[in-house]
Amino acid sequence: MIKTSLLKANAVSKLYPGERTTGVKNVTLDIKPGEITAVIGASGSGKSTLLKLFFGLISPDKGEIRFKGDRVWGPEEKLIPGHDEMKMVTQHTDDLNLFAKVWDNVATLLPNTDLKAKKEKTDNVLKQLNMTHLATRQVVDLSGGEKQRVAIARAMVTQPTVLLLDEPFNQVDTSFREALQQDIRQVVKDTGLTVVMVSHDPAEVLSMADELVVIKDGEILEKGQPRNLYKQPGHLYTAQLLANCNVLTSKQAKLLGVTSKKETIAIYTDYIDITKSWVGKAWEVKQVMFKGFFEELLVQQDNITVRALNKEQGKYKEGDKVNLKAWGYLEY
Ligand SMILES: Nc1ncnc2c1ncn2[C@@H]1O[C@H](COP(=O)(O)OP(=O)(O)OP(=O)(O)O)[C@@H](O)[C@H]1O
Repeated sequence: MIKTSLLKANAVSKLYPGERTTGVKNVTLDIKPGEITAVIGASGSGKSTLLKLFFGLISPDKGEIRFKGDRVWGPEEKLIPGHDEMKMVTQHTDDLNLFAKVWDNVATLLPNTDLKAKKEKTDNVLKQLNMTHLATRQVVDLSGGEKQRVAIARAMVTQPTVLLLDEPFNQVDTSFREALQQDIRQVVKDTGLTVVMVSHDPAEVLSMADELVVIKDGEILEKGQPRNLYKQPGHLYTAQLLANCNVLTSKQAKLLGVTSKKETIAIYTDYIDITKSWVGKAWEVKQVMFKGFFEELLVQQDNITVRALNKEQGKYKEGDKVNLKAWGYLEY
């Protein structure tokens, strides 16, 4: 039996007119059900366009989007654009009723035919997203991050098959963001919900995604499991998106003990050992940046500046002479 995929882009292109051709080019992507697929790319790389294509908010110029084997209709073909079995949450939370309570904003998405089920489902989604304490608050009094959480609850209460998230956590502060990400991962695990999210935050996609898709100038550059893509990115663009890395010429990288025939070497800041003793020419610590549980050192030799992660806080100060050695690197 041929298995139909849940959500698929088949050679989809959507180009916007302009001096530079932008949009999405020839994208083929099969979204795995019950998983979180994260699309990461630089600003303007086409992430939101891809999500809108999946949802049917815009139509492809070429190719097609299929949901459970059926072609997803574009806005020209539907009275209300979008797909009934999918829900999309964007950075904007404009469709909330500011003067209604959080509970009512969520419950209103459900029909009045079964009031008991309506109450249960609303209470349940607020609980799943740890927002029960906000239930009786008026939306107008909520912070931007709390409003984003209400928007996610509204999307989830109708129990869509696919949840499309367009940078939905960017207004949520760090501690809540991590909690919300965990809650969504838990819902995916418990319910089999399929999530496609776009983001340019590496920490977010690395921790949340089962499958990571890297998009550059509207085209898919590579994809894979976050751990694999982080450790072995096939392209420098991916390494730079996913990690704080030093990009050096192979001649410069020699100063860190790297011998390579390739032109460009990327070294993650945590792939560098720093020692106080040196042989030959030393590196000089130019800046020590406190980052919480670690420090980032800006270290210089001649005109080359390298960033290196230091977990032994307070060990180095500006002006110190040190030796650097890369124990791992990527060649391009
Ligand atoms: N309606 C439109 N008309 C013309 N150009 C558009 C339109 N929508 C998007 N673009 C352009 O297409 C490119 C891709 O936009 P898109 O919003 O998909 O990128 P993105 O990766 O989501 O960016 P960001 O991370 O900044 O939100 C950009 O250069 C953008 O300016």
